[in-house]
Amino acid sequence: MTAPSARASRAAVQQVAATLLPTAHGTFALHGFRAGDGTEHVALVLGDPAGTEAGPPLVRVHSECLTGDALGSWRCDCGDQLDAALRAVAAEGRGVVVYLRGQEGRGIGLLAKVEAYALQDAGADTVDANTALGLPVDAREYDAAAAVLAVLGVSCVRLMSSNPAKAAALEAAGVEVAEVVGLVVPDRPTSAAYRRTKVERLGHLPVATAEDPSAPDPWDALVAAAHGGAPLPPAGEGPGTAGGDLLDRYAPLAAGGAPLVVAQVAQSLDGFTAARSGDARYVSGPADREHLHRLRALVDVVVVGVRTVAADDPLLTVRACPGPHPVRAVLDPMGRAPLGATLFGDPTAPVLWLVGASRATAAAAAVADRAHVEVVPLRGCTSGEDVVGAVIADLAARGLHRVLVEGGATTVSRFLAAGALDRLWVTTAPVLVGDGVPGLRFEGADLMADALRAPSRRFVLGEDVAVELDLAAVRAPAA
Ligand SMILES: Nc1nc2c(ncn2[C@@H]2O[C@H](COP(=O)(O)OP(=O)(O)OP(=O)(O)O)[C@@H](O)[C@H]2O)c(=O)[nH]1
Ligand SMILES: [Zn+2]
Repeated sequence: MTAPSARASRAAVQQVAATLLPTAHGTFALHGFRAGDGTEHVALVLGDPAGTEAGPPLVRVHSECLTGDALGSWRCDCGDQLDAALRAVAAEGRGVVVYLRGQEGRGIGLLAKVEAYALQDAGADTVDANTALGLPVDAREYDAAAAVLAVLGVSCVRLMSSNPAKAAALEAAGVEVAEVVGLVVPDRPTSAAYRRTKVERLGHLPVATAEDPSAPDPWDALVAAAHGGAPLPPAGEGPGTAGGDLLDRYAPLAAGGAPLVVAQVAQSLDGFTAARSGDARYVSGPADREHLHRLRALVDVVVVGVRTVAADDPLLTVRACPGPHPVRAVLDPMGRAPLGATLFGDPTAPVLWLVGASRATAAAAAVADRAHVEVVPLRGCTSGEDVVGAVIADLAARGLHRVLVEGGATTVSRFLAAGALDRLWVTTAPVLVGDGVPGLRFEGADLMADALRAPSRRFVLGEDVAVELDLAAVRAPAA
């Protein structure tokens, strides 16, 4: 035990300078202090923590941890606690984070902590590792923190900590702890054993954990995987959570890499995509619309038949979810597309007008003044199913390897019959049309035993049900 007088002179602090510190959590006032033993400390201050009207301010007394605070180590939860404390102060607009230097490794120093880590690698816990090095389990003193708070005019605090010994030491040094506030940190497996030891052997209160706020958003991760080949996060959240459901639904599309040809159709229970007049607004509901926009965001290019452009005048951009717009390709072998259609006048994303080679010159002249529209003469034969191979090859030649065939049902059926689809999404809406524009149609089989079956997945989208068929799984291998 050190004599109180020596302790007091070590801890006496002198304010050296003050400035502003813009951070990710806002702009704090930064106060620099030098303690009697020469150690330099800082305090980040927001608002007026000395004022008493708003009650005791939030205060964090944080022990320096170079590995956790500066290097982003997840062996301990120091960095996460510092982050959470700054966030909490910023949220209240008032409070103090006292950052105590010279407290590395609970006071044993940085390199001793590294040695202790090495012992922990071999199986010791954080307490036994310090002891095995002949060092104290916890050598920290908090008198300097109390002195810093006194200079800042703060005498009563709501302390953000899980360490009752820290609260007691501050009280002994003259700081009234009105309340101990637990911080919430991400539940990182790499620090779980350390956090448990703090509770079991150091008398800490358990620290509440939450989902990692810095973890990538599952949808952003899916888009990044689809377009850049970035790895997908583990499906740790699981189905039933918003992020887990998205990962479950779209990971096979996002992570499969290119080439990928997918199609999507929405039809009534009795198999129509529109009423007799051609009116198709709307067959399926808003959840299916969002699903369709997600499919668009995960591909390079959306393909529609010219009749869909004429009948539905679709924009084919991504609006119901965040994500990049695909290139929009209009399949029009005869070169008959209505140039007044919205997408021909909307430069949000490029439009490829896929026309038969003999129509290409006239088509190019017709859109010469539209910078976002490019005419693509289809190679080879463009009748019936033959056009499918030409479309895929022409898109691939432009680097567009991930393809969504979005409609109409005739175009989708053509890609299906040609064996070009890797995955087919069919949404069935609980509506009976009776007679109208038919949904999927292709030359079928005489016997049910010969009907096209494939591994399927089923998703409820509001009132509708989407079924995904994994056609690649049943496709005859290329000769
Ligand atoms: N010796 C040693 N020190 C560690 C270890 N992991 C983290 N530390 C140090 O522990 C100090 C932080 O102490 P913690 O016990 O995590 O938390 P606390 O400050 O006591 O309590 P809270 O206010 O709840 O954060 C920092 O100085 C770290 O450098 C370790 O395994 N061994
Ligand atoms: Zn740490």
